[in-house]
Amino acid sequence: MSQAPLFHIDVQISFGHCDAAGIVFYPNYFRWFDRCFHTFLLHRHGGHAAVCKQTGSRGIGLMSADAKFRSPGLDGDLLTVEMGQPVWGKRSLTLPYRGLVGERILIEGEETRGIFAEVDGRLTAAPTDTLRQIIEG
Ligand SMILES: CC(C)(COP(=O)(O)OP(=O)(O)OC[C@H]1O[C@@H](n2cnc3c(N)ncnc32)[C@H](O)[C@@H]1OP(=O)(O)O)[C@@H](O)C(=O)NCCC(=O)NCCSC(=O)c1ccc(O)cc1
Repeated sequence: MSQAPLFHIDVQISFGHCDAAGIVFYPNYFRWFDRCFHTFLLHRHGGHAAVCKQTGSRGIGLMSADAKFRSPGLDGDLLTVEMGQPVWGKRSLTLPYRGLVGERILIEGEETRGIFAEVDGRLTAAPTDTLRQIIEG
């Protein structure tokens, strides 16, 4: 993430987040990316439901999720999940994420999302212009 993060959340890692080897079970990181995005919408833009109403969509849904695991997360670690500036496509947006404990990078990843709308009974990705205006102000 080259620029300053757009938003962040803190997660207290505990025993129940970890696998038999005592390190964070990887799907939890995707949950925390998602939580970071939804908390951003809640704190800055009235929440996911309000944004869906404004964009005429059923959800700001997921088209792709990816991660590189750099260092293990452990019970007791205080994880900061940072979300960077979106990279805008015509009908998609890609959000970069980073998870750190202090200076130690645990994970780097990204989500590609779309504005899911139903057209003629089929789910499609709608243009991102309205969401971009909402997020960039
Ligand atoms: C998303 C779709 C409706 C898009 O269909 P289409 O309208 O035909 O899209 P297109 O293929 O034309 O692509 C549109 C754009 O998206 C981009 N795109 C489409 N698919 C992908 C993938 N897989 N990766 C990256 N980018 C993609 C594509 O490159 C286009 O980009 P632009 O250049 O910005 O225009 C369809 O692919 C689909 O139904 N996919 C399945 C979606 C799904 O099941 N997701 C998981 C469930 S949602 C979910 O889990 C969730 C989690 C967390 C949340 O907070 C919300 C929801």
